[in-house]
Amino acid sequence: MKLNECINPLLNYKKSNDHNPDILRLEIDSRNVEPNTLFFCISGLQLDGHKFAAEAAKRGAAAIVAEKPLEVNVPVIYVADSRRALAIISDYYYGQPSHNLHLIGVTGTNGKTSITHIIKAIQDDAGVSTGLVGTMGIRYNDKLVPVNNTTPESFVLQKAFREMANDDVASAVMEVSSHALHQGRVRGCDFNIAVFTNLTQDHLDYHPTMKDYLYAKGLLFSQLGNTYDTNHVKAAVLNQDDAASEEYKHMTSASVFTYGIENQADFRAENIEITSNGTQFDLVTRDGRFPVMMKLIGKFSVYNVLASMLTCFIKGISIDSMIHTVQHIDGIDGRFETVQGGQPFTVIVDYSHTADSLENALLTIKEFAKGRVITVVGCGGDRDRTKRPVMAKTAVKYSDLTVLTSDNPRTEDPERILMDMEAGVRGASYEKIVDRSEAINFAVREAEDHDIILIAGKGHETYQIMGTDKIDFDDRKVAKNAIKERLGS
Ligand SMILES: CC(=O)N[C@H]1[C@@H](OP(=O)(O)OP(=O)(O)OC[C@H]2O[C@@H](n3ccc(=O)[nH]c3=O)[C@H](O)[C@@H]2O)O[C@H](CO)[C@@H](O)[C@@H]1O[C@H](C)C(=O)N[C@@H](C)C(=O)N[C@H](CCC(=O)O)C(=O)O
Ligand SMILES: Nc1ncnc2c1ncn2[C@@H]1O[C@H](COP(=O)(O)OP(=O)(O)OP(=O)(O)O)[C@@H](O)[C@H]1O
Ligand SMILES: N[C@H](CCC[C@H](N)C(=O)O)C(=O)O
Ligand SMILES: [Mg+2]
Repeated sequence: MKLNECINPLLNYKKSNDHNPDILRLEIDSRNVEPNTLFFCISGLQLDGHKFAAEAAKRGAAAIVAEKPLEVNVPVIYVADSRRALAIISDYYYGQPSHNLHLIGVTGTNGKTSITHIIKAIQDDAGVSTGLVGTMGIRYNDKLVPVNNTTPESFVLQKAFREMANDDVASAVMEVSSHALHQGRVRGCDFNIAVFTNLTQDHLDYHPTMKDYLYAKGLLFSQLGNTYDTNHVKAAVLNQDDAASEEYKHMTSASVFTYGIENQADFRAENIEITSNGTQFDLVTRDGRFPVMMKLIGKFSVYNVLASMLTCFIKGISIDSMIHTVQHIDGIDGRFETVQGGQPFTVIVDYSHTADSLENALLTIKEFAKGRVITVVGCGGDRDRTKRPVMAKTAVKYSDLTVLTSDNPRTEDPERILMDMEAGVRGASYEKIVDRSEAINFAVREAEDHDIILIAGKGHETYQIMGTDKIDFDDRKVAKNAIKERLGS
C-alpha cells in the first residue's frame, strides 16, 4: 500500500513532504524495522520512541509517524497521538478485518483467559470456527502465535484478525486488558459482544486509583456502539454481582445482559455444589432450569461458565449444546490444575496472582479440604507493589502453612519483593524461601496424607523472569519432580 493510502483514514495530520513510498509493514520497535516499514514513534512509559527514529530510518523505514519534530531523511507524518494513529492505520491497512469476524472482547481483573477458552470451546463445538487472542497467545485453526502482551499492540492484533478472516475463522474471542484499553490498542476493533468478569485490586502501578482502573475497563463498553442488525449484534454481558457493572451499564448504548449467583440475572446459577472432582449447579434462565455438571472447580468457575454461556446464547447457540461442551472441558492450562504423581496429598497449580483470585482459589480448596492447606506464593516484580502485602495476608489467612517465595522478580531484588509481602503478615507464622523451586520442594516434603498444596501465581507459565533473563521454569514440572523425590521413585 502507498503511504498516502495508509494515512487516508487519519484525517488530522501534517506531512513533512510529498514523497509517497510503498509501505509493506507497520512497526513500533526500531529493532524490527526493515525496508519499506512505516515506523511509529511511541512516547512510552520507559522510553521515548522518537529517540529511535534515526535508527529506524537507517534500517530502511520508508516513513515515520511522530508526535514531535524529527530530523530524518524520510517523510514524517506528524500526529497528536502516535498510538491512536497506529490503531487507525492498522485497522485500515489490514482491510478492517474485525468487521468480518464476530468479535467478542472479555475484560475484568480475573477470569479473562478462562472465559475466552470456554467460549472458544463452545463455539468450535457448535461449528463456529473461533480464533483466540490472550495471555496464552494467538490461536486459530491449528496455528499458535506467541505474544508478549495479553492484548497485543493494534498492528499485531489487526494482522492476526486479517489472517484469521483469510483462514475462514468466523469469530474471534479476545482478552482485553485495562492497559490495552487505556493505550487504545483495541481502537478500531468492531466488537459485537463485550464481557465483564469482575473488578478487584491489580495494576495500581499503572492506574493511579481503582476508579481509573474501573474507567479504563469501561472503555470496552463505551466503544461497543449500538448497531442493531441480526448479523451484527451489539451486547454487553455484565456480572450482576459486581458493583462496577452498574457503572458499565451507563457507559454503553448496546443491549445489556447479566449473569450472577447472588443477584437476579438473565443467567443465574443456583444450588451450587463443589467437590474436588468438579462442580454442579442449576442454570436458571428465562427458558427454564438446566442442570450443569462440569469438571471445572469452584464458584469462580461457575461465574466463568455463566458469562461464557450467556455470551454464546446471545450468539444463538443452544443451551443443550453449551452444557454438553462445558461438561467435557477437562480444565484450563494452569488454572486450578492438579499435579498427579501418585502422592497421598493433592497438589494444585493456579494462576492466582491477585489477592482476590488467591482468596477464591483458597476458598474453593476449603470447600473440600480434609487435611491442612499449604500455600506457596510469591509476587511479580515490576508490577503493582500494593498487592504484595495483601496477597501474603490472604495466603496466611486461609492456609495452615504458608511459604512465601518468588514469582517473576524481573528487574527487582527478590528479597525486596518478599519484604513487601512480609509487611502484610507481621506477627503471623510463615516460611520464607526465596528460591521458588526450593519452596515447592519444601511444601511437598512437609505435606501429610490428605493435605492440599496450592502453588499460586504462575499457572501455565513455563519460565521465570530473573532480571531480564527468562529461564525455564514450570511449577507443574518442579512439583512432579519434588513428588518423585519424596516418594523415592
Ligand atoms: C505498561 C505497558 O503497557 N507497557 C507496554 C508498552 O510500553 P511503553 O509504551 O511504556 O513503551 P516503552 O517500553 O517505554 O518504549 C517506547 C517505544 O520505544 C520503542 N523502542 C524501544 C527500544 C528500542 O531499542 N527501540 C524502540 O523503538 C518501543 O518499541 C516502544 O514503541 O508498550 C510496549 C510495546 O508494545 C509493551 O511491550 C509494554 O508492555 C510491557 C512488557 C508490560 O509489562 N506490559 C504489561 C504491564 C501489560 O500491558 N499487561 C497487560 C495485561 C495485564 C493483565 O491483564 O493482567 C497486557 O495486555 O499484556
Ligand atoms: N471469575 C473469576 N473470579 C475470580 N477469580 C477468578 C475467576 N476466574 C479465574 N479466577 C482466578 O484467577 C486466576 C487467573 O485466571 P485467568 O487466567 O482466567 O484470569 P485473567 O483475567 O486472564 O488473568 P490475566 O490478567 O493474568 O490475563 C485463576 O487461576 C483463578 O485463580
Ligand atoms: N498479566 C499479569 C500476569 C502476572 C503473572 C505473575 N506470574 C507475575 O509475573 O506477576 C501481569 O502482567 O501483571
Ligand atoms: Mg489472561
